[in-house]
Amino acid sequence: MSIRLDTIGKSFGGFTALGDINLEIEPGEFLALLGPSGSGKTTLLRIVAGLEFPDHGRVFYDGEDITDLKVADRGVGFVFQHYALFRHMTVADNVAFGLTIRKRRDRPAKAEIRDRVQKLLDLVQLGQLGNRYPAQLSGGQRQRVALARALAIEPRLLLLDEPFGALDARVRKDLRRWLRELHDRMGLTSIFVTHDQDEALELADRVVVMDHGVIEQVATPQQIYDEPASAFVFDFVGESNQVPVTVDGDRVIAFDRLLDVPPATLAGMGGAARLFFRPHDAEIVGEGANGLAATVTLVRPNSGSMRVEGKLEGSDRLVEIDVAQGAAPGQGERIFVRPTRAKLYAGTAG
Ligand SMILES: Nc1ncnc2c1ncn2[C@@H]1O[C@H](COP(=O)(O)OP(=O)(O)OP(=O)(O)O)[C@@H](O)[C@H]1O
Repeated sequence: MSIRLDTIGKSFGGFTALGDINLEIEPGEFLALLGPSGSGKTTLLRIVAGLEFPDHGRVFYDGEDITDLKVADRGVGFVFQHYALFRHMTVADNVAFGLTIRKRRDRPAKAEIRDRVQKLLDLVQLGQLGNRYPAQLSGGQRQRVALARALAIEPRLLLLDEPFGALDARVRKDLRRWLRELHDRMGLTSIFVTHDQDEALELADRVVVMDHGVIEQVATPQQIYDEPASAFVFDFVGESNQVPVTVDGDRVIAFDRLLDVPPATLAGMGGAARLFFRPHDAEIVGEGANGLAATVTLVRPNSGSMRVEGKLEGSDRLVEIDVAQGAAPGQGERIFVRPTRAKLYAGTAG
């Protein structure tokens, strides 16, 4: 199923939760909505589901305008953190629910429902717990039941709001991988909300980065990481250093020192700007070269290399870079850091 959102807006009281959102989702895509708390991710997902209605704009499923269609008529599976299980029903009955309420004509036979429920429970590793009630499960187990329940109706569109939020890191990773496989195998189109960037970058075909109710960037995980469209995205996704600079022609000045940056970084920039670079996109250069001067405050191992933290001269800012093991400077040493790959964004920090 393909989805198209056309200038979707939503306010609560005087507060704009979503600006004009335009977004197209391809059939079979696994899309992540990523952003800080309050950025509008859940509101957008609820509008796609039909649990919330936009003030303006339209929602299309496979080219058909379904904006005014109620959630029950949309045939989507969803797992929302606060969408509770039915407390008076067993786990198996919860999973079967979407099938048992179907009209007789469309309803599978009892034995088939039982079979399908058992398969789904096995899939979410709760095969033995079908007879329990939700109150007798852990939060993580409940979340998996919710996932099984969403999948029981064999939806073409699966919507997930922080589906693994309640799980511990290990289970969360396993379930993630499993969900991705399931998505591919079942030919689903899936949208999930997360504020966990690792989850978004690992799982999704494309990531939508949101802030303050607007989309900052829509791109593949690789593009989001390597080509952040804005300072916000650079800062929010992955580790980064941020240095206020002044650009004067082809010269970049940081804290009264000239700084060499890769020439492509400059691209028409002038005046006050913010320079961003990742810790692994920098090198230590000699004093004669144009680097950022810093005093090393900490050196520690960091997955195969050494992480060097330094305080920038003329500022309280820290800079973090990764260097090869054996090449790390000592604590208290004065070093000069030059980015090998960087991005400049106009203006000063807000
Ligand atoms: N029913 C509502 N009434 C009033 N304000 C709301 C309502 N629902 C959402 N909001 C506000 O809209 C903004 C966006 O909320 P939303 O839940 O979409 O954000 P989010 O990105 O999903 O955040 P989180 O990661 O914390 O869940 C927030 O400021 C929130 O307080």
